[in-house]
Formats: sequence, structure tokens, C-alpha cells
Amino acid sequence: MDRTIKNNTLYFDGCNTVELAKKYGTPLYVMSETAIVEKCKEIRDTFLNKYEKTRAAYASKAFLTLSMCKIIEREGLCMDVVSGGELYTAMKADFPAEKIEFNGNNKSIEELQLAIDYNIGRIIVDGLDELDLIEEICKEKGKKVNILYRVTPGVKSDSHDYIVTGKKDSKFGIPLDDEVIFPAIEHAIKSPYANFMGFHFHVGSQLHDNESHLKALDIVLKLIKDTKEKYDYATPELNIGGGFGIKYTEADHKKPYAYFLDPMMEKIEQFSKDIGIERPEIVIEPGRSIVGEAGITLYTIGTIKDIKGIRKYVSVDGGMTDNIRPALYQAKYEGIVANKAEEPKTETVTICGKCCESGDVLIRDAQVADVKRGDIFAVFSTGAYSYTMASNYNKNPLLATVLVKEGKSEIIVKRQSYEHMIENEIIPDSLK
Ligand SMILES: Cc1ncc(COP(=O)(O)O)c(C=O)c1O
Ligand SMILES: N[C@@H](CCCC[NH3+])C(=O)O
Repeated sequence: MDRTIKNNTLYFDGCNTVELAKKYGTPLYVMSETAIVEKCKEIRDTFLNKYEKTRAAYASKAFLTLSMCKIIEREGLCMDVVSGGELYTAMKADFPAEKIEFNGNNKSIEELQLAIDYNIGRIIVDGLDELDLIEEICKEKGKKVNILYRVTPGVKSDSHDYIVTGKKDSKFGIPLDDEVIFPAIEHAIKSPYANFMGFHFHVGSQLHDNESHLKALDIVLKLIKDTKEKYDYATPELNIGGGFGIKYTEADHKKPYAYFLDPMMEKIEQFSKDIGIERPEIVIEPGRSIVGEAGITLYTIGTIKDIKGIRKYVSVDGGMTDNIRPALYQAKYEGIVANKAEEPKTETVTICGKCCESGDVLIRDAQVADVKRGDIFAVFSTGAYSYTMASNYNKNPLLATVLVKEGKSEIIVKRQSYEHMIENEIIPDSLK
């Protein structure tokens, strides 16, 4: 367990969190290298090493820094990027190009050019005209790229509406209507500029049930069969996305990777035998499940407002700018007063941020020890989609990030300064 309690204090991956807050300041993201490595090991042990012809591409949108690229490379995973910026970060960390896969529903020409110039491993084509753009670029550059089609299998998944992606009414993926998908497949098979590797689907995020993965798989396996029958073309790869849920609160019953992947692999093996094709290489794209529980955020408690008989608001020095998820998805978190970790939780309070928004609430009705100004509050499971979704709202600077491992800490992202925040701003002559 990366979180332990000693001498009334919360420790994370062997580091005293109160000391971390003192040394690096708050608010502060703290990422446990041990926890990230353990998740990568689970993926290797229960998927990559268990089944041959498999890859895992870390969905870097969950948490991406240069150091994270180094960890992912060292742990033997590939990388999924969804923008020129994510691709650039991977390139700057010398992440091997052939291990990069590029997703996204509206890649720009410049982003596609960057990807093709860097000779990345796969482009996941997400819309009908994207292959035309890729072909134009490849023609000009005399290149050929590996592509997959992201399809929308039309299944619903049990998560917040903003993070489900596999239903038909979605901006992501190519719909599976015959008159749409088959001409697209024919185009890809015949393209002189693309190696058509197969299909990709991703049903949604933060899932604790394998039902939608399995339903989507059935639909896409049928597409593989149709492609084989219609064009005598066996697609060599299948990307089944990510979406594996984590534990934010006691209410989340998270499952191991094997719970999702074993039944899917069994289905795919059987299907391949049945239709007489070599089993395609299977790719997964986990993001949140690798980093989510590996991160905590440390805050200093400031103003406390007790509205008798109504609610006690405990304000921290960060909020929706460093974690938008409660405001955006009504996401639930748990936390603890890090310097009073063994004290009885006698109070019910609402932990809120410092932004000028009533919705800037991190945890509603948290059970906490008797809190005072200056205490350190730790919010758990903030490793995914906090840092990467942060903003400068109210001109709050972006946080520093510290990587911890077995009692040692190293800064991997410096705190943004006020000066850094305005460095791209210009006062035109007309206003001087
Ligand atoms: C295409 C694709 N792959 C992978 C992911 C990663 O999902 P998660 O972080 O839930 O594993 C997402 C995000 O939901 C996605 O859209
Ligand atoms: N940003 C989302 C997940 C990403 C969905 C991407 N398709 C979250 O914080 O839960």
C-alpha cells in the first residue's frame, strides 16, 4: 500500500506528506513511482506476458510529463497520444517513435505531418476524411503509415455521460452503418499510402463492469469477419481501448485487468479459430488505471466558514484549477488531514477550492478530524486527469509535481510562476 500512517501523519510511498508540503509548497501533486510501476507490472504479468502478440499503449492524456514518458518506456509499454502537444512531449523524451499510437477525432494537418515525419507506429483514423489527409501528406513525403479505424460500436457504458465514448451519438469514431464503414474499409485496404492494420474501439472510462467491453467486442469481431469475407482481408490488429476503473472512494469496486481482459481474449481466440484467421495482435490503451491511484494532491487549509446548522466550508489553496473533475463530472473523492491522520474524524465538512465559483468544491460532506487553518489536506486518487486538465483560471499558477519512491522525492514539474503565466502576453502599442 502506497499510503501509510505513522505518528499521526500520512506517508505516501514512504514519504512524509507534511514534510513534502513544507519542502515543495502547496498545492502539490505527488505521484508514486512505485504505484505506477506496480500497475505496469500487473499489465505485463496478466496480459502482455500471458498472451503473445499483445501491446499496451499508455493513454498519456491521463498524466503526461517527460519523466512519465521515461517510466512508461522503461516499463515496456507503448504510448497513446491525442494531440501534437502530447506527441511533442513524447518526442522530447526520446520515446521510441514506433511505439507511439496517435488517436483523436480532429487531428490537424500539422499534427498529422508531425506524426508522419516522426515515423510513429500507428495513426488511429477517427473520421472519414482523415485518411484523405494522411494520403496527401504521405504522397508528398513518399511515406506509408500504419493505420487503424476507430469505430463506434454503438454500446452504452455505465459511466458519467461525458466520459462514455462508444455509443452511436458520439463525436468519436466511424459509425458502423454498412454504407459508411465498408467503403472506408475498401479505401484503406487499397490505399498505396496506408497499411490497414484493423479496428479500434474504446467504450468509455472509469468502468467497473466488463459488459460494455464484451458487447462492443462482439460487434467489432463481426466487422472483422465481414471484412475477411467481403475483401479476403484479415486485419492483423485489434485495439480494444482502455477505460478500466479505479478506486476513488469506498463506493468504487475496482477490478483487476484480468477481469476485463481474460474473457475478451478468450472470445477473440475462439473467434479467430472459428473463422480460420490468425488471431490479431491485441492492443489495450489504459490511462487512468495506471496513474489514478498513484497520485495524491496536498493542500494547505485556509479559511474555515461554519454556517451553523447548514454547512462548514473548509477552503484549501487550490481547487477546480488543479482538479476539475468534481465540477465537471460530479466526481467523488476522499481525503484526510495529513497531519492529523490518526485523530478521530469528528467533523463533517465541505472541502472547497479558492476559485471564484460556487461549484469549486472538491469533496462534499467529508468526514475529517478537527481542522484548523494551516493543516495539510490530502486528496486521494488524483493521479489521472488532474494535472492534465488543469487550468490557470483566476490566474492561479499550475502546480508543481513531485515524484516519490520509497521515501525519496524528486521534482518533475516546477511550479508555474506568475511571470511564466503572463510570458506570452503582449500589450499592443495602442494600449500603451
Ligand atoms: C481512445 C481512448 N483510449 C484510451 C483512453 C483512456 O481511458 P482510461 O483513462 O479510462 O483508461 C481514452 C479515454 O477515455 C480514449 O478516449
Ligand atoms: N477526462 C476524463 C476521462 C477521459 C475521457 C477520454 N475519452 C476524466 O477525467 O474522467
